[in-house]
Amino acid sequence: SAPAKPKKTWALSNFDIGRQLGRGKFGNVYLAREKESQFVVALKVLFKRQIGETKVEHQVRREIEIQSHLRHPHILRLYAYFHDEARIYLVLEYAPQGTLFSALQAQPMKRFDDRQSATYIKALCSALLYLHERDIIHRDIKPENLLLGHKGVLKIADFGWSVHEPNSMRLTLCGTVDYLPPEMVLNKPHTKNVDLWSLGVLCFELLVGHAPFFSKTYEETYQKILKVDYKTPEHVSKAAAHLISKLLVLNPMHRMPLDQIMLHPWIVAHTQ
Ligand SMILES: Clc1ccc(CN2CCN(c3c(Br)cnc4[nH]c(-c5ccc(CN6CCOCC6)cc5)nc34)CC2)cc1
Repeated sequence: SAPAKPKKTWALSNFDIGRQLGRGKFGNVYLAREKESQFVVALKVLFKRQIGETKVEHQVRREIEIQSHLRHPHILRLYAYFHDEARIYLVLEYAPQGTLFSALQAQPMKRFDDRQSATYIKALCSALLYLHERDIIHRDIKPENLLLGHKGVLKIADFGWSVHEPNSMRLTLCGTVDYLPPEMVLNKPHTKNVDLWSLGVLCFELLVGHAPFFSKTYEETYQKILKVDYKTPEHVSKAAAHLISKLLVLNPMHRMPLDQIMLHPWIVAHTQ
């Protein structure tokens, strides 16, 4: 087999730093360009002091360990990482079309049609199949954490903790609670079937423009989640409503598995 590529050590001096792409609790993300290759990346800069004081440090390590080994068209690449005395730097793939959250807001009716929604759901399904095969679960698949690459190709970009993006209305402590499945609301151990629930929530939100259990207060949202209390508007196609009803299921074992979602009539009818 080919000799392993020697690990190049990177430093901040290898990059020209561009505009800020977003701000977070533990750091910021900048557009950056590697000087020699002119390759454009997203440089995530995390402050050690902020991380050191919280339990987030092991989360960052896990994030780096997992994401650096993943290779999939719908998962944002982590190319490299390095640190100096005050900061940790993650060299990430740059997604030129921003977040799915802002793309949804930019829609005239604040929602996508069947074709666009099914295309995103299918891409997410293939990424989740890849992750589940590797026993990786609970990717935070809400619109704020989904990015759009060249030609609008969806990329899971799991940051592992909440960020207060300028344009995301959901400024809650740990990111929106809209996507939490019942088993996590009740603090039960969660399996990879949490991703199936979140996929159902996302499918609803793409087609309707807001999350199925959206309410004024957390309490109300929790209650609705635990009762699977949601209504699908009339304008949503029967096929899409059927798929959503097979994912927003209380018992995690009874949610439609990913390989069946890929073959669902709504996905087949609206994607190439
Ligand atoms: Cl520590 C931390 C700090 C901030 C965040 C929130 N974002 C996570 C995603 N970040 C991006 C990453 Br990683 C990779 N590629 C990106 N590409 C962009 C991006 C690209 C383009 C835009 C501009 N919009 C594009 C769509 O049309 C309107 C203008 C906005 C954002 N953001 C990221 C930006 C920051 C997460 C963690």
